[in-house]
Amino acid sequence: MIKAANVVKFFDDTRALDHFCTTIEDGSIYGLIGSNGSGKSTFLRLIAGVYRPDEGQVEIEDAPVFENPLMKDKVFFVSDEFYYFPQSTMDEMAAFYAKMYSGFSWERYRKVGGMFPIDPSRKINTFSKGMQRQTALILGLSSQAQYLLLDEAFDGLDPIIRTALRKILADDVARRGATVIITSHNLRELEDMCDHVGLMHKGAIVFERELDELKLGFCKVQAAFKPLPDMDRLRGELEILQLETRGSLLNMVVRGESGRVLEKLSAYDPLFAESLPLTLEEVFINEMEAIGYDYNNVIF
Ligand SMILES: Nc1ncnc2c1ncn2[C@@H]1O[C@H](COP(=O)(O)OP(=O)(O)OP(=O)(O)O)[C@@H](O)[C@H]1O
Repeated sequence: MIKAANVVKFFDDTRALDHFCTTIEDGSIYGLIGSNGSGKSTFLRLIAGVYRPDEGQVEIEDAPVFENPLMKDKVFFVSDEFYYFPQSTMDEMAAFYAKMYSGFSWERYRKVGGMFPIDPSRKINTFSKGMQRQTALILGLSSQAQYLLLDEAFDGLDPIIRTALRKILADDVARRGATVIITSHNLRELEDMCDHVGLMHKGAIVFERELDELKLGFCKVQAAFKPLPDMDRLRGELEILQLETRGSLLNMVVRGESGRVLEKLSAYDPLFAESLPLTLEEVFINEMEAIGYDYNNVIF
């Protein structure tokens, strides 16, 4: 388990983390989203033991991470800045990590490496930035570290590679209880990857949920009526968060599970009523409004 309790981190006058708290259970794929400068990378660096918190604690398995050599084997940080030995090739970096990580898998290295158009015997400093990012991801996934920290490592990846990598991560979680944190600016990048999502704003988590629970909390419903129902009565029965009326057609986002909402609507004799899939973004917009945040101000 990764636990951050009241973490404050300053860079000169900039408060990058402001009483940041979270608990990330083992075996989760946790998506951390937030706008530029919200503190995502700083948090990952604190978990990786790169920085010492100014206040508060960051712990893994109840032990502090900073200057704790036991964490070296457990945590792999795929940073958004790349650190490779000068003149090294990906094969040489893999040999280095194979010595550092007891679970390093050459089989995994060949499998993941083979998904990307990267020559493992070419010098990494001749790679494009995107290729260097892919190299870090290949090495991270091959380390089979218990805690894998991925700083924007999935952003902009080809959808086919994404799907394959998603399976690998899900397999690591199921097989050996690995824990993964993935940061992104974009909720859509994380929607299909994670089971938990936290939203950062100004150095703190403002919103954190398990995705299944989040999606079950709302539903989107489309229904047609002739005549339209008494909206005051309908609002009395359903917690309608968004409503759009076009002629006899109602589009609504309602709090609650879709079966129960459709059952209530059937009492109003609709011409038809159906539930529609809700994107994670729609869920976020509504959940955040409920706690007094404007999603667009926080994310953009
Ligand atoms: N090494 C540093 N020196 C000075 N300021 C820093 C340093 N690292 C981060 N900061 C500042 O701390 C704040 C949080 O930065 P951080 O990189 O953690 O945000 P982020 O959410 O990862 O942003 P991005 O999505 O743009 O990568 C920003 O105001 C940033 O300028």
